[in-house]
Amino acid sequence: MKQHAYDRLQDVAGPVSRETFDKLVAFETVFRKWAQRINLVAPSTLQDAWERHILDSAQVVRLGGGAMRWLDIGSGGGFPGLIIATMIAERAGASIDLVESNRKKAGFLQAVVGELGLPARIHAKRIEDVHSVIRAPEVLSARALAPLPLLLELSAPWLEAGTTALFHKGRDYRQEIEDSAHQWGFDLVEHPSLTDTQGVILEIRNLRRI
Ligand SMILES: C[S@@+](CC[C@H](N)C(=O)[O-])C[C@H]1O[C@@H](n2cnc3c(N)ncnc32)[C@H](O)[C@@H]1O
Repeated sequence: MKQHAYDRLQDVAGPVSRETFDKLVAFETVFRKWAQRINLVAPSTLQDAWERHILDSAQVVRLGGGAMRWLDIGSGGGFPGLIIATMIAERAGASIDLVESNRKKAGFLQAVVGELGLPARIHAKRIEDVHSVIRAPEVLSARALAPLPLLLELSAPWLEAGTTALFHKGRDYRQEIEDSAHQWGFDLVEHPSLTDTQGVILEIRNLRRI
């Protein structure tokens, strides 16, 4: 079973060391413990958390290439931010900032960072309040945070300055792109999700206000 899970992780995320895999397994254990006490994800998705949340998150790391400075906004129970943190931990000097305004969830994120020794800083604040605090990440991620027009508004201070976005999106993503078009110009690559047949990861660069 464990070998199968390791192989599947590498199918989705590319080459991953055994140590990183073991850390992701440790993350899942801590996550499950906390998820019994506080609402970290929809309870109906808990049973399949490895595929639905951990692997779903892991796939963005490959799309980010060798980026060293990451930012994840609206991190909730750590997806994809803490999974990215776990996977970039072997890159010397790499780090990620996570922004989550819910205090209970931010408390969970901070506890996991301490317990697993992850290269992540937790900001228990609103995204709107950290625009000038978190400077020039190479890649910004967000999953299940907001429809694309609002997501672009929230991330514009970084994206307009050259950060690349990697946004998990579900089946309605084409409508969301259309809804953004009157207000925003951007370069777009649609990457089919490897864990959700109807999902995509939108890679957005060169954001500009129209
Ligand atoms: C639906 S959850 C998704 C969490 C996680 N990204 C995932 O995919 O499981 C959205 C999260 O964003 C946080 N959030 C929403 N608006 C925010 C804001 N303006 N600033 C910071 N966090 C915010 C919420 O507290 C919530 O935890």
